Amino acid sequence: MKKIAFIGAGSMAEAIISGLVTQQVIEPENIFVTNKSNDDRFVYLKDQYGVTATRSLQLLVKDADLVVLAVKPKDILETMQSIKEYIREEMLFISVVAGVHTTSLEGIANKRFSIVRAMPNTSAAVGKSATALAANCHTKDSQLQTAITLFETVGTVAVVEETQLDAVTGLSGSGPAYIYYLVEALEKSAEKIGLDSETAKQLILQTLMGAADMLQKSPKTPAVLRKEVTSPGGTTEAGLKALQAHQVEDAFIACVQEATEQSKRMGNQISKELAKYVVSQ
Ligand SMILES: NC(=O)C1=CN([C@@H]2O[C@H](COP(=O)(O)OP(=O)(O)OC[C@H]3O[C@@H](n4cnc5c(N)ncnc54)[C@H](O)[C@@H]3O)[C@@H](O)[C@H]2O)C=CC1
Ligand SMILES: O=C(O)[C@@H]1CCC=N1
Repeated sequence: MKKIAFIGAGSMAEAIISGLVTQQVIEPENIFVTNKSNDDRFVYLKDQYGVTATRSLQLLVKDADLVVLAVKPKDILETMQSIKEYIREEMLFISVVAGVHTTSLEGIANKRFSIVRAMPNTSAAVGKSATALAANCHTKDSQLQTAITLFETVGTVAVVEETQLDAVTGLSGSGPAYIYYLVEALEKSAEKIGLDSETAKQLILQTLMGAADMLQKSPKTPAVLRKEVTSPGGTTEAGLKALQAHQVEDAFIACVQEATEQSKRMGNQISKELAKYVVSQ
């Protein structure tokens, strides 16, 4: 990979850039980034990662082997219109934009081209993203393989059908936020039971990492691992009963379903707004 162009320089772009730089996949100066108007962000990204920041779209996309689109869904029309003339057939185009279908991207650009939609999560910043990829029908196997290789530098990769990306978004795209929410709740509970915050933070983090490691390394299911912690009549049983009384399992199921539905709603809304943009050739 000789040159990667990022359109959008927000938290998702930074998470991927951070992973690429840390893993030394590409020389940092060959990572080009652009954003809408925030100059401070340019200075920060240059200082922090050594990337090349520019507002010249021609300089950004010219000779790029790979373009990563990382703007918010609401900015998709303006962004695609501004770059469509630079999209070349041999280029690999990756969109991390939640809910925006590949047909919508082709429609705005008024051309057919290879697009891989990616749904990573912000843990890409520490090389631990759970990423799902879906390729459109114009994508060559070798291009999908390039996308897989790229995202494997920042975590694990699953290849899915484009129709499954809403579910992926609801589960693992948004997933880190659910875990942070859980940790915030545990921190609040630690305060209530009289633990000092530094001690509590350390205990919570290690408990989380230990459980994650057990889930990864043990052949046992989560249910079996849970039962092994739960002595009859003991403390865990009492705690879990409180979770059941508060229907926490149902709450998590509703959370992921609602996030998935929101991804579908956003996609349908954007598809409707962009319905007049269709490839005319
Ligand atoms: N934050 C997350 O956890 C995840 C986000 N995503 C997706 O990634 C995308 C970006 O999300 P964030 O990084 O969180 O957003 P953000 O708001 O942090 O960054 C968006 C960036 O796009 C730039 N931008 C907007 N219009 C532009 C234009 N016309 N030309 C060039 N740059 C333009 C903005 O200046 C900004 O740098 C979204 O579509 C989101 O759905 C996907 C997976 C996870
Ligand atoms: O909240 C969002 O819409 C984006 C998509 C997945 C994570 N963040």
